[in-house]
Amino acid sequence: MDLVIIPAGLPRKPGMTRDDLFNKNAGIVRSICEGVAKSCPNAIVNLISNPVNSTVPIAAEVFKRAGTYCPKRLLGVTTLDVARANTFAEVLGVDPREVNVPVVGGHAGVTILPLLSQVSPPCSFTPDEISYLTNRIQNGGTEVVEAKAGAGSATLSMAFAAAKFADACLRGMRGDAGIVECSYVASEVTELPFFASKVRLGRGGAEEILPLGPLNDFERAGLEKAKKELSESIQKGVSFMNK
Ligand SMILES: NC(=O)C1=CN([C@@H]2O[C@H](COP(=O)(O)OP(=O)(O)OC[C@H]3O[C@@H](n4cnc5c(N)ncnc54)[C@H](O)[C@@H]3O)[C@@H](O)[C@H]2O)C=CC1
Ligand SMILES: O=C([O-])CC(=O)C(=O)O
Repeated sequence: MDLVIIPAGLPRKPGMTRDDLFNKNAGIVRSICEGVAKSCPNAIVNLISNPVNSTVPIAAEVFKRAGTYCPKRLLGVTTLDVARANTFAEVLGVDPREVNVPVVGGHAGVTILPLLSQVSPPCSFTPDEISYLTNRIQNGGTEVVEAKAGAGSATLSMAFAAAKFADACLRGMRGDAGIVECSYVASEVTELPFFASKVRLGRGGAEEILPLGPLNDFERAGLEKAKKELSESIQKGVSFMNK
């Protein structure tokens, strides 16, 4: 079984949203996925190129047309959102390696929804901490793009996150048990066709999509906002392929 990692594409410059990369990166992802469908049709694909919320639906359409689509084998990489959430949750006074904040939804702005109520080890944040952390996690990528001032985006931390996620996929593929990571995948967790949530990785890719678990009022409101934007981004990807 092959694992293909796709990080190709333009990064943002200050002032751009991830969606502003669509016009360039949609075509790049389409042609790379056409190559994957021809050369290694059974590969598990980790898709990093932004805007992930739209490029994953594009990849799905390419694979459907090629007759090679298997939803379990297409995984959008959102690991960096979890890495940031775990790091910013340092207010817990715990090593980020010991913290786990599930981050669901998608990979852009309000679609990045950290479930701080489910943090492990368990902790109750104040409303101010929740608001600060949510904002910081949702805008972590933008923070880096602004700091790099035109020299690109979070290339290095993405390399860390991509390696971590690929390693988890490989461990699942060789049959290790209990490998769970957040990822943006074809999903029935909400009414949307794609959604990021905890996924159990196994020999065939995303073997099981885990439910969101209990959300508090703040997270439920965030989920509604996330779904609205995600729905538009998914539709944009599908429409690109139907042009
Ligand atoms: N999913 C995530 O969490 C993250 C996603 N990204 C995204 O990853 C992508 C790459 O970002 P960086 O590595 O920072 O950019 P970069 O500019 O350092 O690297 C991009 C690479 O893509 C290659 N490339 C461009 N067009 C290509 C094509 N048609 N075929 C094959 N390769 C091509 C370039 O040669 C370059 O090596 C961007 O779209 C960025 O927004 C970046 C960080 C986090
Ligand atoms: O923000 C960007 O453009 C790159 C990215 O996806 C991230 O760092 O999360």
